[in-house]
Amino acid sequence: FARRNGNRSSKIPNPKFQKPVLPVPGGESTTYTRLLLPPLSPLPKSSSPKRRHRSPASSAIENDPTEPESDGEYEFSGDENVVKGEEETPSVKEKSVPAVMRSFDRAKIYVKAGDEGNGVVAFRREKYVAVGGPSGGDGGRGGDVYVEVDGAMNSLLPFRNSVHFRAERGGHGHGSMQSGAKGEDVVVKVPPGTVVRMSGKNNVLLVYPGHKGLLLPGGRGGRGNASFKSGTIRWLELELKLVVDVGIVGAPNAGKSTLLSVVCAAKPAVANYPFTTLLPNLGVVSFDYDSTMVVADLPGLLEGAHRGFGLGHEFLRHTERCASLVHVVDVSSPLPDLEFDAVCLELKLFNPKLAEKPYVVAFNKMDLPEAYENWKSFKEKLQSHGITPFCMSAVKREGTHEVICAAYELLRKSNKTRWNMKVIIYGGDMVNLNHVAVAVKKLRNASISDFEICHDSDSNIWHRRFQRVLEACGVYKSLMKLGVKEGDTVIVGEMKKVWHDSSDNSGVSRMKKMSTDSFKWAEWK
Ligand SMILES: Nc1nc2c(ncn2[C@@H]2O[C@H](COP(=O)(O)OP(=O)(O)OP(=O)(O)O)[C@@H](O)[C@H]2O)c(=O)[nH]1
Ligand SMILES: [Mg+2]
Repeated sequence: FARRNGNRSSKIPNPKFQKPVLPVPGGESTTYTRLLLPPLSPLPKSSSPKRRHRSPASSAIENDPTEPESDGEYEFSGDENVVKGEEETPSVKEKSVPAVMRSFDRAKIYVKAGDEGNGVVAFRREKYVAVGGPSGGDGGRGGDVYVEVDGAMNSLLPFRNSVHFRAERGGHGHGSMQSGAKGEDVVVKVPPGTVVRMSGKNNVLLVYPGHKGLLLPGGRGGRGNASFKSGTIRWLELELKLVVDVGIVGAPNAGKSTLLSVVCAAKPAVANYPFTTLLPNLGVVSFDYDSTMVVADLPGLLEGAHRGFGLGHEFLRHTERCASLVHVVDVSSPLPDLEFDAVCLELKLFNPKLAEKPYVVAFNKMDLPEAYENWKSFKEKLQSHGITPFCMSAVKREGTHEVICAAYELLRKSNKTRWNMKVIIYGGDMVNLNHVAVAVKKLRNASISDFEICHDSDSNIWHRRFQRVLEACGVYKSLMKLGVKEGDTVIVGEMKKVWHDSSDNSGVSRMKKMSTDSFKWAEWK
């Protein structure tokens, strides 16, 4: 209110909007924005005398709603803004991950569809035409905003520097019935596996290179400025969930990056100190032309990682979509079995589903002299729990092939189950119920009993409408007969695009099938 009236200096006591001030003996006061600092962490940014320019990307990331709000930690007593509980030891370690690492897989972007061009009011005036009538052209359409998967990208880091994406506005109309030109579209390129979130809308997961969708349509020309203005600006949250088949996890310095560098062409940094790897490294392991898998080397995990210690927790969620894990254990650590248990526990505490994933245990650095003794006891212990560990020397490239083949075998098994379990018949508005019936029959013939049929929207209205359409066409009953239960989700349409045949499940063919797909937000799920 004060700002709007230009009275910036008015001091209305409103504790909600005041930063807490610590009383300092010297009379001067210092403003702190964060209370829960770890003992030896650097000074908070706001207390630094230097004002640094912050890029919109970094500010967007700092406004991340998922982050704990620091201001909420203060308590006020009376008129003095005294912080209580100052000497209490923090129970949760504050995240101190640099912004560059946070922007690896998270970003917030501003998109604006092009405004419409204005229609023009003009009248035809020519020699011998006394009353030519109106001849004002319409304004041109504003440019649209699209999002498209770019197979060459592998992180959201480019959005650190460029956050604003604005489509061009449409040209204004002209006299003599000339319409304005259409504004140029803007295409936001994202890496495969990006989830796009828009408030009040379904999230969209973009997986396949070439997958393109319309985010915001441009303004329609000639209808006046106010008509379409409200829908043209959005802040979108992007989150990258790496499309990874196998994740390499383990304690810091265990040799994870060395293993990745040996099994594929990736060249991650390898050094003899913990936390050499700060961001996940990806590599593609190819066995033959059509058998490939994407392997990710993740930063090392420490005890307490699920509470924010170390770096690995930042990227653990990327393993949520892995089919299997390779757990690398360092032979030279004093207690390898305890280290192994600690990492397993961290995975479990982060997400119990992670601990249930199939994994391969690789005992690394077998070329070291102390390896044999440790290996014997380690192997016996794991075998007593029903796990058969592998031993290898990543540096000498011994035993690595067996490890990666075992991981591939797990991937193959899980893929088989995955595709048998979930078959999606996908389509747009083009409802062709014969396709559904044929697809369901195909599934039955292929002995795929447990399948999911998805429709384009998860709204109840759409679901009911869809059901009515099915009923009207007599397909509903036949679907029921075929075992499709109430509540199954159904996508109708060009099913041939996403017919996941379990026998042809290579990444390449999946990619080819999906590459021509596109979506509109409202139709996508
Ligand atoms: N002797 C021996 N040294 C190895 C072997 N594998 C890796 N190392 C060494 O172990 C050190 C750590 O290797 P990295 O591959 O960087 O380990 P990391 O698990 O990726 O470590 P962080 O990224 O820091 O978590 C390097 O000095 C490697 O040369 C091995 O099989 N034998
Ligand atoms: Mg590493």
